[in-house]
Parts: sequence; C-alpha cells; structure tokens
Amino acid sequence: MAQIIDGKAIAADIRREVAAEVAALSSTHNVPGLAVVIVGSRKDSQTYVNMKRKACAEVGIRSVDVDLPEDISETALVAEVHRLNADPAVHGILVQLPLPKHINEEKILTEISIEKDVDGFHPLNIGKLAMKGREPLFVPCTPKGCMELLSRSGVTVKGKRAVVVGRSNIVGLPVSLLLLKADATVSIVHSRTPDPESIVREADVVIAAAGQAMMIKGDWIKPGAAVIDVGTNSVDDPTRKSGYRLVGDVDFGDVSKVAGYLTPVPGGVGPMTVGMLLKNTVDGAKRGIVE
Ligand SMILES: Nc1nc(=O)c2c([nH]1)NC[C@@H]1CN(c3ccc(C(=O)N[C@@H](CCC(=O)O)C(=O)O)cc3)C=[N+]21
Repeated sequence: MAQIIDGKAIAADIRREVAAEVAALSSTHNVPGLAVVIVGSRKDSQTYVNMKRKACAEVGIRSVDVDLPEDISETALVAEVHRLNADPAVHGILVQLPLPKHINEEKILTEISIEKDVDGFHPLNIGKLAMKGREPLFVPCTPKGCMELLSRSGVTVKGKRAVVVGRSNIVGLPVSLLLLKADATVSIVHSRTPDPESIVREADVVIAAAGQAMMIKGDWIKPGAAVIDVGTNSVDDPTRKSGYRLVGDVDFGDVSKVAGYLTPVPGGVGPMTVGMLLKNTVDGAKRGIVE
C-alpha cells in the first residue's frame, strides 16, 4: 500500500513558514503585496482566485484585487499590468488563466515585469528554467509544489527515472525541466505517444498532468514508485450537493495498491500550488528590499 502524501498538511507547514517571514518583513514596513488579476467571470477562475486572495489574507500578504470585465481590450489589460509593474506595494502579479479569447495570453505574460512574475510564466523565466546553470527569478507554482511534495516526503529524484505525462506550458513542460535540473533522467509522454504505459512503467517518479480523469491505472506503475497526481478533473456526482466531484489523472484506488507514494485529489498538489504562490510572493518582496 502506498504512503499517501498529505499535500494539505505540507501546504499548511509552508503557510506557517511564509506567515513567519511575512511577519518579519511587516515589522520593518515591508508588507509583501500580491496582485491577483481576474478578467471576466468564469466560475472556476473565480473559485481559484478567491482561494488565492483568502490564502494571502491568512498569512498577512496584502492582496491587491483587480477584477476586470470580460470585454476589456488587450491594450487596457496591458495598461493595468504596467500600472501594477510600477506599484511599489506590489511584489507579485498573477493574471489568472485562461484569458478571454480576444486577448493574446503570450502578450500579457510577456508584459509582466520578470521581477514580479510569481507565476513564473514569463518567457524569460521559462527560458532560464530550461538552461543549465541558469536560475529563473520565479519557478511556476504547481511544478515547484510537485518537487516540494517529493522532497518533504523523503523522495530523492537525483539519478532516478522520472516520467511526466502531459506537456502543457503550465505543468508538464516546467515540471520536466525542474526534474532535469534536479538530476533525474526525464521522459515526457503525451497524447501522441504510442504505448505510453510501457514508458510510465519504467518510472521511479511519475508526474501525472494530462488532464484525463483516472487514465493512469495500477498496471502502469512500477511497484514502489512515487506518483504525483496533478489532475483536477470534475466529474458528475449526483450524490454531492455541488453535483460534481474532483478526480485526478490517476486511478487512486488502483494505483495506491502498487505505488510507494501517492498524492490524493483533492488535498495533494492543489493546496501546494497556492502555498508556492505565497512563497514566491515573499521571495519577490525580499528581493525588492535594497539594504
Ligand atoms: N495564472 C494562473 N496561475 C495558476 O496557478 C493557475 C491559473 N492561472 N489558472 C488555473 C490553474 C489551476 N490552479 C489551481 C490552484 C489550486 C487548486 C487547489 O487548491 N485545489 C484543491 C481543491 C479545490 C476545490 O475543492 O475546488 C485541491 O486540489 O485540494 C487547484 C488548481 C491554479 N491555476
């Protein structure tokens, strides 16, 4: 039976660490500030943004709420980003994705100052992440959360075989780069990979980030492997008040019989994403202080 990695508990530890740092900074009048920008009123985005703003309040980070209409022009959104870039009380800027279709996401992410890019999505930060011997100013939160779950559970990746399922810009690609930086031997499988299970079966560490509910079964997993499930797929569940429940990309019941370590959904990677966002904001605030 796999050891279940409790992301909620580990994220709570991180929040306590962050809160202590925020208190120290605040006592010298350097209260960290995070701008959380939402465009439009997608239900899922509103839920995530509210979680992030609430988490800021809990640890003492000043959250700067920017709520913009769905039909805002790209030019006006760029102007908002520039205003936040110039605001000395703002140390981190998060523009919630996805953006409405008429706005070029790449353009917006490129306009965020790399010193305030707490999501780590600016092409310059991604470029540095991809290069040997270079360090980005910020590492994307979900991938960083995956690495933190492994290290705080005593799983080392150096010299291990790691397989990432999925190649998205926000998870699959950056987590592959982080594993590589941590000296794992990394393979990426994706929707066009023939027979992905035979490759996943070789992995000591599996990162599941495909966005396909319960696609990874027990017979895909090498006995004892560490499995990190990034999937957050909502499936209909009439027994719930909400009418749905969240499931991962991993078939939890099946894989827990084979894996050595496994993260649940919810309560695994999700809370870590928010924890790392808070941590990145504090790191940004600390860098902003000139002695
Ligand atoms: N610019 C940007 N940065 C992001 O980091 C970003 C984004 N856009 N767009 C959407 C995704 C998604 N995301 C999640 C954050 C927390 C949970 C989380 O805490 N989930 C809880 C459950 C929450 C629930 O019950 O609904 C859990 O897994 O336990 C999940 C997903 C951040 N994202």
